[in-house]
Amino acid sequence: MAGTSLCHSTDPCTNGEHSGHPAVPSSSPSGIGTRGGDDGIPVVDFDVLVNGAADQRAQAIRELGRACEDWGFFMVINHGVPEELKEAMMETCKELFSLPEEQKAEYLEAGPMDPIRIGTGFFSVVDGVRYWRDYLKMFARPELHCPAKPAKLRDVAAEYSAKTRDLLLSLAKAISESLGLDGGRISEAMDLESCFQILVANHYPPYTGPDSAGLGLPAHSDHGFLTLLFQNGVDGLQVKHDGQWLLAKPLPGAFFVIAGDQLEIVSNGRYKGMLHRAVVGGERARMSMVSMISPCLDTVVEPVPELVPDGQGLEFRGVRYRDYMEHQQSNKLKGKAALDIARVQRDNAGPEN
Ligand SMILES: O=C(O)CCC(=O)C(=O)O
Ligand SMILES: [Fe+2]
Repeated sequence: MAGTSLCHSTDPCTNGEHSGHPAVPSSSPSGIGTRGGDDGIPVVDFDVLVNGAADQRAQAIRELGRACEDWGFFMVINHGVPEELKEAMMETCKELFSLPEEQKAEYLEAGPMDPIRIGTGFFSVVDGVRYWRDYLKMFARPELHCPAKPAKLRDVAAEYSAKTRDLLLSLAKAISESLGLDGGRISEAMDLESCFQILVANHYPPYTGPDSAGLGLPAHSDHGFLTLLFQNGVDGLQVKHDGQWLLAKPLPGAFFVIAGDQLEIVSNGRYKGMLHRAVVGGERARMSMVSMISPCLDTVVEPVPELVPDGQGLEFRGVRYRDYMEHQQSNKLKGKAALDIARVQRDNAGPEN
């Protein structure tokens, strides 16, 4: 694993300038769909997953499975979501954050289950650690909820959510296959075709104070199934891998994909919801854009029986997704503590992770 582009530390690391990754070929010359980037973060070539010859696809699926098992995190390239659309989404959300307070007021008091929520408390202290973040959360499915301003947000968000949903649903099929199941099995188990989807825009104001290790978002795993994320060119996403926090640097144009808690539950713990956090971007404002798919709110998510042979070793009980989400969102983000409500407790084993 190369060290230059990663911050290996148990403490939050600051974001300096970096040379970035080499350009990514538009298709994988080796025909291999998934490979390690410079820093070891797995890279999935979506084009190979969808259009590759049978043997290339089979290899890509195997490597996708390893990425999910070893990391719970990977980058996806050749994903087909237009760069202009990503930029339009980022720019429009940036406009929203700079609107006068009174134009956002109605969303500021919203709770976790309200379809539009804006948080402005970017300076807060939790357990002695400062967090800096503005965010906009919008439910995008079953129907799109969107602030009235900026006026173009609705159209841009509608297109962005549709394109990223298609991508995530295709990844869900490949993940299902990587678990040795039919492509549609995970989707069927969680009713993903009529999934619940959330878009989140995060804005971390510049911070150059004495404590340069300021955190933007505390360590957590996502409550949904699968999260797609890109950022505005300012690094800050850190992932916990092999017990260390690594600063994730994207390949140009790539999305990050993060395994969520519902994937951990449905796979009976084989693929874990990945622990991640965000640090602020130093002199530059940092933004990240999240599109997350989840089961329908009323779906009770439980491990698929095929992954629990003879009912032995069941790790999780069924929990209605709405209850899970409400529970996770109503409590202070605290690592993966929320998963404990679904975990089958055993006398001789404490919770892992
Ligand atoms: O800003 C980031 O990179 C992380 C955001 C995130 O983890 C989230 O919104 O759940
Ligand atoms: Fe997250």
